[in-house]
Amino acid sequence: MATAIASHGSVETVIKAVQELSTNAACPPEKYILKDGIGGTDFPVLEVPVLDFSLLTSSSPEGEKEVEKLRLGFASCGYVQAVNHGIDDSFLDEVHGLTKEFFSLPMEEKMKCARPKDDIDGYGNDTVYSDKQTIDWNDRLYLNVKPESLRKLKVWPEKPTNFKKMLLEFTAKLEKINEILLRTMAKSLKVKDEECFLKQYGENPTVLSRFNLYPPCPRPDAVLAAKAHGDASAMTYLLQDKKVEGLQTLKDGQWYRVPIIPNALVVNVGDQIEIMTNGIFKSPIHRVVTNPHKERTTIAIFCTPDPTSEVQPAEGLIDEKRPKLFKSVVDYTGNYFKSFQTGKRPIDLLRI
Ligand SMILES: O=C(O)CCC(=O)C(=O)O
Ligand SMILES: [Fe+2]
Repeated sequence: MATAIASHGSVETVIKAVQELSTNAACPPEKYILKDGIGGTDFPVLEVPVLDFSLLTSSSPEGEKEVEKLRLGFASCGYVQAVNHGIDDSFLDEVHGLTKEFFSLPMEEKMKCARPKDDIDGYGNDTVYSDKQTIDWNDRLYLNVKPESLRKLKVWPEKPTNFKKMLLEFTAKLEKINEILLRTMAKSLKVKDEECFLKQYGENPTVLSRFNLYPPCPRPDAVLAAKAHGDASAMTYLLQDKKVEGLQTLKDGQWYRVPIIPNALVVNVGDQIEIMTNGIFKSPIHRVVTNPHKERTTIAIFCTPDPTSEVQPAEGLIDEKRPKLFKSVVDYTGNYFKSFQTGKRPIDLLRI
């Protein structure tokens, strides 16, 4: 029987691929079920600003309007949806297609990419840190792409044939978008040094990709596809499934659905931008709900500073009215998973 292995510290568990559970189980095993359920059924749709990316670098009034939209989105809910971002629809269709093809391969083939024990890269599911942990209804393929020294090529898929090429092309395109956004974010906050966030990315920023499969789940009322979390990244780029919704975000104590705009990039601030902006841009708490009938696939790309780089609130965003809110930190991502599993938000540990 194909399985994905998860092990950490004293806990070692063998988890079956959710894809297999989904086809075989009428009821999910206990460890997937949240005792208090997911807190409702009818969640409102969040009004996420739709950003015309092509106008961001223009000094025209239309351009300025978009810059302001970006500021409002990131400061209010932590999200924008970018359209006209310059990545062709046909290429995004290929990204979706190859992702679906990978997850449709026979289990034996996918297991060639299985995540080794105590590693993040590879095909698998939730890492189990404790017996009490509720597990996510999700199979995923994690691949570090940048810097090259962090690539674990052993778990990069040989099939489908174009997968690796697509991954390199997709992440290179997103890196360019990320650079423009980081400059625009500084501009939107009227910081003198528009490179201030980019500089904190350091010499060797990291790019991590995560291909998600969320199979149908018979208990959408009590099983989450991804538990509530804030991203450890600086910035996250998500290509949502074009047909099946699932992403929800918390705003003022209420869960909202993040709507689908086919081929838009859902962009959210991660914890490290919340730190760099001294709390002005919010790293949203979000989660993914399950669907009883339909499978969902998404692709998330996390852009993060060099792990040796010091991340801290930018000088231009600290003053008497707004004192420094966070301590500086090195390798936030490296320490993130440990504190996340204790139930505390890692970013809260850095608050002054
Ligand atoms: O798949 C989604 O909709 C969101 C995924 C996500 O939040 C993540 O991978 O961090
Ligand atoms: Fe996330």
